[in-house]
Amino acid sequence: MSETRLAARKEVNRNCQPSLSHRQNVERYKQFVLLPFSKRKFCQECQQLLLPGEWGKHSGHRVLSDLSITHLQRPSQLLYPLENKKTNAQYLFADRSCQFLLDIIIALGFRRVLCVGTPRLHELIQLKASREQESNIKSLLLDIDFRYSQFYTEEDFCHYNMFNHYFFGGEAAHEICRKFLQQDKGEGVILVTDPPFGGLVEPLAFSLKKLIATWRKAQEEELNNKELPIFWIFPYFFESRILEFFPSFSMVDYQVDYDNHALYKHGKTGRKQSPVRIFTNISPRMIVLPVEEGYRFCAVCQRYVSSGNEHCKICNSCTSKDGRRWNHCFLCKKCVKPSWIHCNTCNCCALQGHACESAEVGCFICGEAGHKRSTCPNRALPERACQADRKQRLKKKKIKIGTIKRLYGRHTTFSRKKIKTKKKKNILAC
Ligand SMILES: C[S@@+](CC[C@H](N)C(=O)[O-])C[C@H]1O[C@@H](n2cnc3c(N)ncnc32)[C@H](O)[C@@H]1O
Ligand SMILES: [Zn+2]
Ligand SMILES: [Zn+2]
Ligand SMILES: [Zn+2]
Ligand SMILES: [Zn+2]
Ligand SMILES: [Zn+2]
Repeated sequence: MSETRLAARKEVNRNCQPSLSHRQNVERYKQFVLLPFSKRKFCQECQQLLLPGEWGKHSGHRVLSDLSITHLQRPSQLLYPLENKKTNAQYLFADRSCQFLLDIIIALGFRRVLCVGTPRLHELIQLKASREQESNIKSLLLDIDFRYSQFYTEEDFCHYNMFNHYFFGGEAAHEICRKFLQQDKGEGVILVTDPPFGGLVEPLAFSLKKLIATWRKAQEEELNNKELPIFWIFPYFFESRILEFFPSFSMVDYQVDYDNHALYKHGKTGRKQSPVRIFTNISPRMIVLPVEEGYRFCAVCQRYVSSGNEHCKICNSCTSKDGRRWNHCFLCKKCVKPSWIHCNTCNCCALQGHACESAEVGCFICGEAGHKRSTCPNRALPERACQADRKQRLKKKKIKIGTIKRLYGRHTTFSRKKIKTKKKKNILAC
């Protein structure tokens, strides 16, 4: 890269830095909690706690007043979820799912939880610790959303990028995480992560492996074959990909629900559709799922499964991934989704009405048979149109997110890659 480009990039990065450091935010918080209720204000537009001297600058903004201690202890309810659209990465656990996670963590005897991209779980643990004297559970949040630095000290929150294992707070922040993982020779700690679903599995696995390596350093030699217990919350269709990187993991049938997601939400139609599951290296029989929600224990599989997940005698396993009852196909020699039928042309089971593999499919661009999109003679035209359209969309988006970026840094927003339409159709529609 040329000197000029490097300098320009540095300048852009400088302009995108958060206006206040974590330390400054912590100092502000200390002043803020000393204020009487009537003077505790939060600017919803700037997503910032306001000290009295700053009220003037935010006049005309939507400001929340009389902030109680409960507001401050539940920042995930105070802050709005970033980019709450299709590209939104910030989906917050519904209370029941969050409480379920915490209950299971406590039941399994963990005392420390490293929350990687799980602010709501972190918040619930902190709340429990502050309310119950006998509670001995601690948590540390690693998240890219710097707004949380207004509510948590450096001991409780590290500004972190889970796609490249980067601590924005440098060596000091890294050290806090190291200490947290290595305390008590690494005993009693669990890592819980709920990354943006559009994120690639490989970089996430890379970061998890770095965190595992940090934890492992605290282990005495004879414990070296032990694994850091992990809950990785992710859609079920990533199972094979996750298992590629973590062969000791298995998928738990529990359906994780979210507050701010139309489909992954508890409700008449939403509940059943959540494709989000827990992947873990903890023995599945230890993870007791709520019977009152229909989960039951399969003695053969030695794990809790959803009510619709019937044990297939031929596969000798509870085969359903999505909670519905799957059917065994004798030709494919495996269980398949109820909406699939065996297709003699494709020689496998597929969605009813699918386009058979061997059928003549025209080019996606011009529709003519005999060639594909990649070799289409008309390719250049629509691609340019696409690029222009993309630039337009990016421009619009930049204007919209500009304010938040200026306040909290360029990494505050993140995109959530669209789940491939094909996959989406299979999972959500069939
Ligand atoms: C799907 S949400 C999970 C939130 C979780 N369900 C909760 O309620 O606590 C993804 C979380 O990861 C965070 N995140 C997104 N991109 C990240 C990145 N590159 N590094 C670290 N955290 C990230 C978001 O800020 C958000 O808190
Ligand atoms: Zn404001
Ligand atoms: Zn079974
Ligand atoms: Zn079967
Ligand atoms: Zn079949
Ligand atoms: Zn077919």
